[in-house]
Amino acid sequence: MTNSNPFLNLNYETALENLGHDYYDPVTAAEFPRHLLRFRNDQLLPLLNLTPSEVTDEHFIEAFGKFQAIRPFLALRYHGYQFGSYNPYLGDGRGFIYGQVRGNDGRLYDFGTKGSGQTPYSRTADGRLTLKGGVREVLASEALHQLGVRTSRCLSLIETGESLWREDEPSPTRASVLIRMSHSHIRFGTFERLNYLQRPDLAKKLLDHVIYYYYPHLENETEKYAYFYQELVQRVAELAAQWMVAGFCHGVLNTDNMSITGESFDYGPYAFIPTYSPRFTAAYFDYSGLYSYGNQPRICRWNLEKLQAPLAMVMSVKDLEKGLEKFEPHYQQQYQQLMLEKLGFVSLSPETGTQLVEETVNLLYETQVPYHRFFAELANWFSPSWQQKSNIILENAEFVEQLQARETLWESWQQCYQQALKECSEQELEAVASRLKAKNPKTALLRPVIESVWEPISLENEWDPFYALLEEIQS
Ligand SMILES: Nc1ncnc2c1ncn2[C@@H]1O[C@H](COP(=O)(O)OP(=O)(O)OP(=O)(O)O)[C@@H](O)[C@H]1O
Ligand SMILES: [Mg+2]
Repeated sequence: MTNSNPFLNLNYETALENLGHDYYDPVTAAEFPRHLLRFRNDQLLPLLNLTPSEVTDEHFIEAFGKFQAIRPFLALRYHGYQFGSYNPYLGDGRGFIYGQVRGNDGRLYDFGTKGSGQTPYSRTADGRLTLKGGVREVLASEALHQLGVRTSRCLSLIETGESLWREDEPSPTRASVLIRMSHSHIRFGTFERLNYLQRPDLAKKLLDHVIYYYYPHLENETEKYAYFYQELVQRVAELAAQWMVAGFCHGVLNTDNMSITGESFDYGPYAFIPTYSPRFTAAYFDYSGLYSYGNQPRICRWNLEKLQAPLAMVMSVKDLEKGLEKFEPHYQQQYQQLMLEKLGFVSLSPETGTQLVEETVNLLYETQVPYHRFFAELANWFSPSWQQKSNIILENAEFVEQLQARETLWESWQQCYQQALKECSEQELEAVASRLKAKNPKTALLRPVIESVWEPISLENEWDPFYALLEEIQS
C-alpha cells in the first residue's frame, strides 16, 4: 500500500537503529484526545525536498500528532551532570527519535519528539510538554537561528487537548507535542552513561558512529579521535560565543543538554538578557547562578572537561588535554569576530577591533541600556556621516540620555566607533549599514514579548500575535 503523506515517504535512514539495543529502548507514542496544528515550519521543508504547498496540515498531524510512522521509535539512554552532580536517572523521558533523514545539504537530521508520552525514563513524570513550553521552544529556536546561532529547529507543534499540572505554570495548563529537527540527539551524557557502566566497547562504537555521521571529513584520519575532540571543543567554544553575542542565556547547561555536534538545543527556562549583565540567570531554580549568562563559556568548558572521562576509555588523555587547551582562544576569537560583525564590521585593524569590542561591552554594562535595542538603534540610525563627526553617532537613539549620563565612557565609545568607520572605504560603509541591519533584528525575544503573545493564547485562544511575532523573527 502506498501512502500519500510525504512525511511517510521520506527516505528514513537507520543510523541509530543500527547501533543496537544498548543505546535506546523502542517505545510507543501516547494517543492524544485532540490534534491541533499550531505551528508548521515551512522554512524547513525544502531541506527535506518537500514543497510547502504540497504538504497539508493533515500530513503534519498524521505523522507528528497521531504518530503514523515507518520506523520504530527510539528513546535514547543517557545520563548527565546536572548543576554539577552526576545523575544516572535520565534518558528520553518525554521524547524519542521518530526518524532520521538526510537533508538536501547532505547532512543527517533527527526528528526528535518532545511531549510524546511516557518511556522507561519518565520515572514519576508524565512524559508531556506544556503548550507554553512548546511555544517558547519554537520561538527560541527560530530567533536563535535568525541570529546565526547553530541551533535545532522545530518542525511542528501540535496541541493535544490534554491538561497538565506544573509547578512553574498556572495549572491546569494546556499540552502539546513538538517535533525538533537537529543533527543529532546524542548528548555528552550519552557517553557519560557508558563510562558509568564501564563499557569502553560501547563508547568506542558510539564514537566511531559520531565521527562517521557527523564528522565525516575525519573518518580516514589516523588521529581521528584526537581531531574529533579538537573540533568538538572548537564547535562548543563557537556556540558559547554565539550565545553570548546573541545575548542569550540558555539556563540549563547540564551535560545532558550538550549535543555532540555542538548544536544548541532544549529551550526550557531560557531568556534573552534585557541588559548586559553577566550575573543574569534564566532558570528560577538556579539558586546559585551557576548557569548565569556570564558563566556560559566557563560551564561549556567544564562540560567538555567532564566529557574527557568517557572519551578516555577510547583515546589518550594527553590528546584530550591538548584539545581542551584551545577552548579559550577559540572562544575569544569567535566572540571578538561576532561582536564586530554585530557592530557592522568584518575587517578592522586588530587594535581598533579589540578596543571597540571592549568599550562596547563596558558601555553596555555600565549604562545598562537595553542590550538588543542598542544594536537595533545602531542599525536604525546608521549614517555614513558618522565617519566625519563622532558626537552625532546615535544622537537620536531612544535611550541616548542614559548613554550621555556617562559622558566620558560615551564620548570615548563614539570616538572609537568613528575610528572604526574611518578604517572603512565608501563601499565598505554601505556594507556596514547592511550588516548592521542583517545582524540586529528589530524585535528581540525578551520575556515580556513572549508573555505578550502567550497571554492571548492562554486567555482567548488567539494565535495571531504569536504568528505575527514568528514572522518578525523569521524574516
Ligand atoms: N514531563 C516529563 N516527563 C518525563 N520526563 C521528563 C519530563 N520533563 C523532563 N523529563 C526528563 O527529565 C530529564 C531532564 O529534562 P530536560 O528538561 O533537560 O530535557 P527535556 O526538556 O525533557 O528534553 P530535551 O533535552 O530533549 O529537550 C530528561 O531525562 C527528561 O526526559
Ligand atoms: Mg534536556
